Amino acid sequence: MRLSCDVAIIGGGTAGMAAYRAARVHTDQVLLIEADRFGTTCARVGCMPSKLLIAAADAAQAVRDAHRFGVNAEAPRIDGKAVMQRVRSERDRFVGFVLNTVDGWPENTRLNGRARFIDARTLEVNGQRIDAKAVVVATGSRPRIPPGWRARLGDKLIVNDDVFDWTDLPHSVAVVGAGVIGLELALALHRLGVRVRLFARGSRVGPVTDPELQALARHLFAEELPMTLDCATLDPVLEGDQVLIGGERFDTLLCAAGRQPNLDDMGLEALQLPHDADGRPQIDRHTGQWGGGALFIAGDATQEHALLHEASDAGRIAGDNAARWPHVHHRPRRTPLAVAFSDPQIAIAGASHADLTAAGTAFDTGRVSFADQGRSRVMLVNRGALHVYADQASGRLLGAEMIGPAAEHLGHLLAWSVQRGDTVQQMLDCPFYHPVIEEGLRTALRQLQSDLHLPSPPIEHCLDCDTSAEAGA
Ligand SMILES: Cc1cc2nc3c(=O)[nH]c(=O)nc-3n(C[C@H](O)[C@H](O)[C@H](O)COP(=O)(O)OP(=O)(O)OC[C@H]3O[C@@H](n4cnc5c(N)ncnc54)[C@H](O)[C@@H]3O)c2cc1C
Ligand SMILES: NC(=O)c1ccc[n+]([C@@H]2O[C@H](COP(=O)([O-])OP(=O)(O)OC[C@H]3O[C@@H](n4cnc5c(N)ncnc54)[C@H](O)[C@@H]3O)[C@@H](O)[C@H]2O)c1
Repeated sequence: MRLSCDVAIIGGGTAGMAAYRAARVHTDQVLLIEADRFGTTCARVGCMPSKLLIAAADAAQAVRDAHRFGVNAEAPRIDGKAVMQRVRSERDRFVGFVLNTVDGWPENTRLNGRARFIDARTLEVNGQRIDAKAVVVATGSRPRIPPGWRARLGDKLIVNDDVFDWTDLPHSVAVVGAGVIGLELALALHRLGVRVRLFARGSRVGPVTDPELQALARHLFAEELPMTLDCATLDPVLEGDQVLIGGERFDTLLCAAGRQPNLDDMGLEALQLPHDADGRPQIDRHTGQWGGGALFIAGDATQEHALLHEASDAGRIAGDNAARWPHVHHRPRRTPLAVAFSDPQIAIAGASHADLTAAGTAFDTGRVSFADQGRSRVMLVNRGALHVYADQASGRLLGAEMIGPAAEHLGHLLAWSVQRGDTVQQMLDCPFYHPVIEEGLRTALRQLQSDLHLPSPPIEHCLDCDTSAEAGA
């Protein structure tokens, strides 16, 4: 039997579900195909369970830090079973909401099975042919495991997915990879009393690209977390039931060495779609189109901005255009924003230092250290720094990078300003309360405004009390 539909969506994660919703506005003939379980990477093994683990770690750290305020508490006793019980039950609750949504969609619009392309508009799922007028690829990504490691380490090698099914905390974990996943999980496990060492091939820790902030990130995290950076070769081996790496033995090795797109083994090669020099799909971000035909792609599979809100936006755009095909609309994309939930947190808003440098942009940098920032000191979160970047000619804010307190919130303010096209002066004209961490941002903006050497704005006189206004000055 052959099925036919207007839009087939491959992958029922965040991007696929957003594509489904957008396509259903135009047609009922939509088919959402999921190879595994519905419930999304974000809710099952990504954003949500990792933040649950981090929340437990933050609670333990708050107890440890209490004495610095003169509040004496016993060292925290961490009940690994209870920690993991909460992580799993709250995770299941979040997954439940996603499943409720999917279950509410007509049964004949969803299909379980792995999809492969026969040609650009024909798929095969469970031996069944599906003809689609347009297809959205939203297949996500999976952890990248260095060649040979799985064979060598067997089930002693784990990935993020495995962590959130633990029923107890292990004694020791070697974490490989100092990207966002490695950093967030290593720090959380360390604070929960697990013996952790973070191993990285290079010297970079976390996503900041500004060399000064990268050096600071290395320094700040190394103060707390055992790390071995710049490992030319990492050669973990199994020794009994332990993993031996860097001369140290661990219960298990958590591989966080990046992610690879789920685009292999799908029959895509035969379609001869365009790729960039790095082998990534060459797509139009404003339409979701991959190649000139009726094929669209969204989410982690695109290998750009592997983040929840980007997957959701890109899925909506791709689903909408797939249903409108051949009438494709260009949609605006939001200003980039990325946050790492480490402690201190990390945020990158708008253009990163690396983006600006690569583009040859003439920009100035405003800086603030949080070491002596008033409210940050009050709360004993005075670690880190913020850099804001502005266009030298116009004074417009282009981007920012930071490692420091409340980065998840400051990152939003900064991304919103970049998206609105605010100048540094316009940002300084906004209210700043006292005493707040945002006053640190103001310090950086003031320094930036002064360095920009732009013509001064006209002086505003108070109409109620300034006699110079009466005099027409
Ligand atoms: C540990 C971790 C923490 C994270 N934390 C954050 C965070 O705090 N904030 C944030 O913004 N982002 C975070 N992310 C990233 C975020 O989770 C992803 O960007 C997002 O989930 C990607 O959504 P997606 O729809 O592209 O992929 P997914 O949700 O993975 O969906 C893809 C689906 O496609 C299915 N599929 C694959 N191949 C086929 C096929 N051939 N046929 C049919 N179906 C197929 C898969 O089974 C899967 O269900 C985190 C990720 C991880 C791993
Ligand atoms: N808070 C968040 O928003 C959040 C949290 C987690 C994940 N994410 C998303 O998931 C994406 C993937 O995260 P990630 O941490 O897996 O990838 P990543 O690309 O950020 O980091 C991968 C790290 O592994 C290292 N590495 C690569 N190959 C290696 C090897 N063979 N041996 C040792 N080290 C190796 C890299 O040098 C790098 O440090 C992120 O880029 C982000 O978009 C977001």
